[in-house]
Amino acid sequence: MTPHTRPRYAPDPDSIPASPGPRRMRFARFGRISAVVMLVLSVVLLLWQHFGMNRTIRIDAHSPYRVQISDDRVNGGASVARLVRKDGFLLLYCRIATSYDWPFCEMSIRLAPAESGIDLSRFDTVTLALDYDAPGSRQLRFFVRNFDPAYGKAKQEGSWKANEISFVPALDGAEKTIPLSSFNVSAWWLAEYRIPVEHAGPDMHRVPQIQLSTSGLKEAGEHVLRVRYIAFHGKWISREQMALLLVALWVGGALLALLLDLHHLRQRLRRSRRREDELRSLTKALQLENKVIGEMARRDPLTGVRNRAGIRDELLREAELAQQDSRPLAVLFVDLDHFKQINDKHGHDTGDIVLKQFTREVDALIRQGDYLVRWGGEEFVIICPGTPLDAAAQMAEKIRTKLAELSWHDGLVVTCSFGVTVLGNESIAECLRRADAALYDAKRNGRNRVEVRTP
Ligand SMILES: Nc1nc2c(ncn2[C@@H]2O[C@H](COP(=O)(O)OP(=O)(O)OP(=O)(O)O)[C@@H](O)[C@H]2O)c(=O)[nH]1
Repeated sequence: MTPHTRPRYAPDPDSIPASPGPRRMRFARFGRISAVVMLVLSVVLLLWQHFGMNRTIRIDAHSPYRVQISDDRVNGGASVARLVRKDGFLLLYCRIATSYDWPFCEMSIRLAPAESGIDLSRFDTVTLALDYDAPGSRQLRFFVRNFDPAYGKAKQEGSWKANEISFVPALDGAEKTIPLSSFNVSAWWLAEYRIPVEHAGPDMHRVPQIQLSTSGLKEAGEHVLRVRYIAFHGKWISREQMALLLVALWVGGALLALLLDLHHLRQRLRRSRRREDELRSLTKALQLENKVIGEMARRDPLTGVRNRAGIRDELLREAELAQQDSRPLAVLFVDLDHFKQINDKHGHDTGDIVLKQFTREVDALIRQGDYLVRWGGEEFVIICPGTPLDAAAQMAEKIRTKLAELSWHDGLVVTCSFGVTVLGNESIAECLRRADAALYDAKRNGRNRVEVRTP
């Protein structure tokens, strides 16, 4: 065997996978690293969401939004509103007249067409930088109007949902920040437009307009509203969305880890099945080879009939059975006459051919339960279970005659001598010795004959 060859039944080392131990450890380490990365990523995203991701919409005198004013004259009142842009301020001058029951002045800022609006749903607060001079109550109302075709009409501003907050601006015009979650839908709007309950809550998905209004119980006189700016503050991603994103990330990661683990397990199962199959076929091949080797050891390689070792067990068993059941067991010794001369005259190969022809012929003449054994050289034994001495002698005679009359290889004339006996109350070895002695008688008495000895 050269160093580059391997035993026939040894499994191919390439087909044997590396031990799953290190793989599994690598996978566990990869899992730990991924968990740490996810943890760090989660913290970074949370901090970023908290301190960054800011988004602002600022509305002031310089913004391109259209600003309009209105007053109660539309309802038959006498209040007069006037809009002035000055020093970067939006100024609403309002003279309230109490001739009408609900006097008001209003500043409306158009942010976008009704159909598109501005989505303020992801904004958290609104900062109002304004001051308000009024003779009595300084209460102001701030409206964020939302359009939705489910309850309003695009061309009818009044039908846009009135998300409202009432507040008192700081005296010095300081900024006031109000959470958008504090807004409510105005009761008068709900009543006027008969809004069903499913649309009654605050909604800022599509805001075309915001409004500042003095409406409420107002004292007559000059009211001045100075707007520096209005700013909506929000996050590009809300805290809830971030939480959802992180949960999805972790669930996805866990699922991925599970799938990978499952995949690894399947691979390991496949590998171990393959190895099991290889081992099984290896065992099978070895068993077969053992059987073949065992069989070869029990057979004569030239003729293929059993040899002495090959008949040993059967012979002992047949002898035991015969003695137990008082059944006859015949033993015939057969020897080819002057075989040495065939070898000497025609060569060893011809001798081999004759031996093979002999076994073929005899095998065809004996019964199925009989055994033909090459005892050694040109000497054979036929074991015939259940055959009494006279039947064995007849059988030997029949075989002898057939062989003598046979047309042998190369026109040779081949005869055989027989020694016949049956097993008596003795060991099988003694029986064999007697058959051998009978054969010796046949040789001595002229060959090509059958001699019988009784036990
Ligand atoms: N060709 C061949 N010859 C064998 C084989 N086994 C034994 N022999 C030969 O068989 C011959 C047996 O010779 P002997 O024992 O003198 O017996 P014989 O010539 O048959 O004479 P008798 O038995 O007295 O008739 C020897 O020459 C052996 O070499 C074999 O497998 N092949």
